Amino acid sequence: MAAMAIHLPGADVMFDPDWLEAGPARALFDALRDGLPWERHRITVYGRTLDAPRLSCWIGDVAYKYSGTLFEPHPWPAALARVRERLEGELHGGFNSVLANLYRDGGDRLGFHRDSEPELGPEPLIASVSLGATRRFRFRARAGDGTLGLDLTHGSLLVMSGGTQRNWLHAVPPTARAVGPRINLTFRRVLPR
Ligand SMILES: O=C(O)CCC(=O)C(=O)O
Ligand SMILES: [Fe+2]
Repeated sequence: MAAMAIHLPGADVMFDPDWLEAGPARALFDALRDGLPWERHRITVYGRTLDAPRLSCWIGDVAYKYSGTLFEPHPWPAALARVRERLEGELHGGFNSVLANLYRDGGDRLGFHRDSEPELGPEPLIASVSLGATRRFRFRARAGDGTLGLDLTHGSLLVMSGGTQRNWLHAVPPTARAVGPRINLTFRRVLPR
């Protein structure tokens, strides 16, 4: 299947289910699962500081403030530097950071949010690569009652740009289905403060 536009008003979203072939995607999943220094980030949601219900690792050239916590970046592993180069060539944008998330099972999740930190600029280009178990990604309009679900499969690429973060929230809800681990990589460009 080829890349397709996902039609959401006020958003710019592209999905390519076959961005990475299954074998290389599996090798990348294994290398990251075993090689990244996974951490349980502390996040602040509605004024309460909690352990995030997933593991994460912030990699990049610059520090980044996310959900009230400042993250010092880890260096780029070779495998991720190669993915970054390919994305930059195909999407004509620069990425200096990637947030890796590990959803260990169906209980691990990410609540509705926007990637709208000022350091990302007004219309950020965010490239999201998914590896491992398929999880359902949900969009919800900030105004009105629009929603959309999208299954993010092994090796897929989701690209959000334009007004997507301004007009839509997104989440990875928990699932009661028995699912294996999933890794998601969101490549971003963090501007200097
Ligand atoms: O896991 C995903 O697909 C989404 C990750 C995400 O939205 C984020 O890291 O901000
Ligand atoms: Fe996000």
